Amino acid sequence: MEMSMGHSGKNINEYRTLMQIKDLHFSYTEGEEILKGLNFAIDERTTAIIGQNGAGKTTFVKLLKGLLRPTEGAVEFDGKDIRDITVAQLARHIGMVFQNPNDQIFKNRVLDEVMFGPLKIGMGEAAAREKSLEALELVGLSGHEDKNPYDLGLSSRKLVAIASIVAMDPKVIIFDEPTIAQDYYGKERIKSVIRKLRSEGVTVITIIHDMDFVADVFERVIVFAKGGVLLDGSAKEVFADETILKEAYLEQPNVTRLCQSLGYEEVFLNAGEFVAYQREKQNLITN
Ligand SMILES: Nc1ncnc2c1ncn2[C@@H]1O[C@H](COP(=O)(O)OP(=O)(O)OP(=O)(O)O)[C@@H](O)[C@H]1O
Repeated sequence: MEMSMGHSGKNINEYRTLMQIKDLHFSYTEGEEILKGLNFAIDERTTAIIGQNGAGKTTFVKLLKGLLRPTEGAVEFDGKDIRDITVAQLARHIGMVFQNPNDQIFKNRVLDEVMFGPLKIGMGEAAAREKSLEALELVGLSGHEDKNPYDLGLSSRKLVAIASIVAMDPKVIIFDEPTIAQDYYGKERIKSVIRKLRSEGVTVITIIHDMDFVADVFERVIVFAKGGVLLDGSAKEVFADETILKEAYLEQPNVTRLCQSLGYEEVFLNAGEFVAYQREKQNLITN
C-alpha cells in the first residue's frame, strides 16, 4: 500500500529520487524466498525500515549496498543498475554504519579512523582531513581527534563510526539499529546528526526496532512483512494504523498508543506534539 502524501504535505512525486527498487527478489537458498518482489523508490526523505525479526530488513539493506546480489529484479542508483557498479565505487555513494561500532573501528587514533574511509575511496590527504574534521564536528567530537577511540565511551565510539562514514561524503547513509546500547543523550545526539545530514542533502535510511526514535526523526516508514512491503507512508500515517502494525508484530510509539487509548482522534508521535496540541487548545479556551 503506498500513501500519496508525505507528512510535510508534499506529494511523494516532489521528493528527489536516489534509488529505485525494481521487482526485487532474493533467496539465500533456492525455493526459500526472503524478498518477494519489492517495488519502490528511495528518495531524499529520512526513511525507517521496520518489521519483525526475520522480515528481511538486513537482507534488503545489504542488497542496497551491493553486498548481496538480487536473485531477480534490480536495485538502481542514480538510474544505473548497481550490478554495473563495483562495490568499491558504490562505497563512495552509499555508506553503512554498523550496529556495533567495535565491528567497524580498528585504528587507535580517532582522526586516523575517520580518515581511513575517505583515503580508501581515493580522496587526497588534504580533502580527507578536511572532510574528517567536518564530520567530527557534525557528530560533536571536535577536539577528540588525537584520542584512542577505545578510550571513549560506547556512545561516543558510535559517533566516531558515524563520522567515518559521513567523511566519505556519501549520498545515502544506512544505519543498522542506531539506538542499540545508546543512553538518552546518545540517542539525542544521533537524532541531531540525522537531522543535520538530512538538511545537508544526505539520504538517511535505517533499520530499527525503536519506534519512539522513529517517531521523533523519520519522515517515511516502510513496514516489511512476509517478504513484501505491508505499508509505506509518513510516520504519522503508518503509526496511526494499529491493525497493520499488529499484523507485522510491531508496536506503536508510546505516546501514539497512549493518546489512542485515551480516545484522541488526532495522531501524536511524541510528547512534544501532544503538549503543543494541549497548549494550543488551552490558549483557545483562555482567549
Ligand atoms: N546468510 C544467511 N543465510 C541463510 N539465511 C539467512 C542468512 N541471513 C539471514 N537469513 C534468513 O533470512 C531471513 C531474513 O533475515 P534478515 O536478517 O534479513 O531479517 P531482519 O528483518 O533483518 O531481522 P532482524 O530484525 O532480526 O535483524 C531470516 O529468516 C534469516 O534466518
